[in-house]
This record gives sequence, C-alpha cells and structure tokens, in this order.
Amino acid sequence: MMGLIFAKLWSLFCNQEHKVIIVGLDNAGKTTILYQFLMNEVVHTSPTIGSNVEEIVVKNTHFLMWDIGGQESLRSSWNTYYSNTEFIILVVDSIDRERLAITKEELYRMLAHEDLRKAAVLIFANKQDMKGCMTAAEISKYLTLSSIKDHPWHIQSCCALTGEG
Ligand SMILES: Nc1nc2c(ncn2[C@@H]2O[C@H](COP(=O)(O)OP(=O)(O)OP(=O)(O)O)[C@@H](O)[C@H]2O)c(=O)[nH]1
Ligand SMILES: [Mg+2]
Repeated sequence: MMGLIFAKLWSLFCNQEHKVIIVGLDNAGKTTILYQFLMNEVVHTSPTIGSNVEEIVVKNTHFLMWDIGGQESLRSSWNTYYSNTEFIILVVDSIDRERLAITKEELYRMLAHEDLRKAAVLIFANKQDMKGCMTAAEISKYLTLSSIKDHPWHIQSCCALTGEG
C-alpha cells in the first residue's frame, strides 16, 4: 500500500506538466508545427480562431502546447494565455520580410509582460524550403536577439512541411 502511494506521488512529481505557448503572426505555420510535433505529419490547416491545445510527452515530461491564432484581431488576447507559461515558441514565416517588424514588436511586448518574465523563448525560422527566405541569422539580427539578457532564447531554422529542424 505504501509502495503504491509512493509510486503515485512519484509519478505525479515526474509528470509535472510544462506549459508552452506557440505564437507568431497568422500564416507563420504554428498549427502545422504543432501537428508535426504531435504526429510527424503535415495536416491541412485553416487559420486558427482562438487556440488549439495538445499534450506532448517527451521522455516522461509532459508539455501542454497552446497553439494560438495569430491574426491581427486575435493578438490582443494572446496575453490571456500567458499565466504559468514556461516556454514561448515564436514562429516566424521566413519569407515574410514585410511583417518581420510586426513580429519584432510582438516579441518585445511579450518579453516585457509580467506573466512571461520566467519564460524561455524558442524562435522557429520556419518555411526554410521557400526560395529567397531569410536565414535564421538574418532573422536573429533583425530581431536583435543578442540584446535579450533577461530570458533564455534560442533560434532554430525549420521547415514544418518536412519536419526538418
Ligand atoms: N512552404 C511552406 N509552407 C508552410 C510551412 N509551414 C507551414 N506552411 C503553410 O503555411 C500556411 C499556414 O500554416 P498554419 O500552420 O495554418 O499557420 P498558423 O501560424 O497556424 O496561422 P494562424 O492560425 O492563422 O495564426 C499553410 O498553408 C501551411 O501549409 C513550411 O515550412 N513551408
Ligand atoms: Mg493556426
């Protein structure tokens, strides 16, 4: 009986859930990335209204992944998802040069938010399969990532369609 209780407590302890939010402008590829993580498959997506949430388990660690719609009208409610977030995945459409400035604004707005002060940031430079896309280094420079000292961050190039990166 004691053994069972300890086993239960242990599993509760080990299986603590980590909250991840996936943000970025509309059409960046957030939903495609979520389902690539979940099923190693490209799903047909339509613009997300509100959010999708899925649990992913990696080596006994549970991640609750919130994929949030990126359309302009939805961005003002991103902050309703921030509480207890440990990881921010910011997805960038690497071909969308015109709107990188808007992504930059949204990034620094998030980093200044009280509820995200302990969150680590992973930036995906997505759509690396597109001809003429920006590299992760170019995006990093434009977003002045090296100036971010109060949050751990990492940038990774990827292609959600192939699962690369
Ligand atoms: N070429 C290419 N297309 C991609 C890639 N990732 C996603 N897409 C396409 O980009 C479009 C938008 O993808 P979504 O995943 O729906 O984008 P989203 O960020 O969830 O958009 P919202 O829900 O509106 O915020 C879809 O047509 C995807 O197939 C990629 O790596 N390369
Ligand atoms: Mg979506």
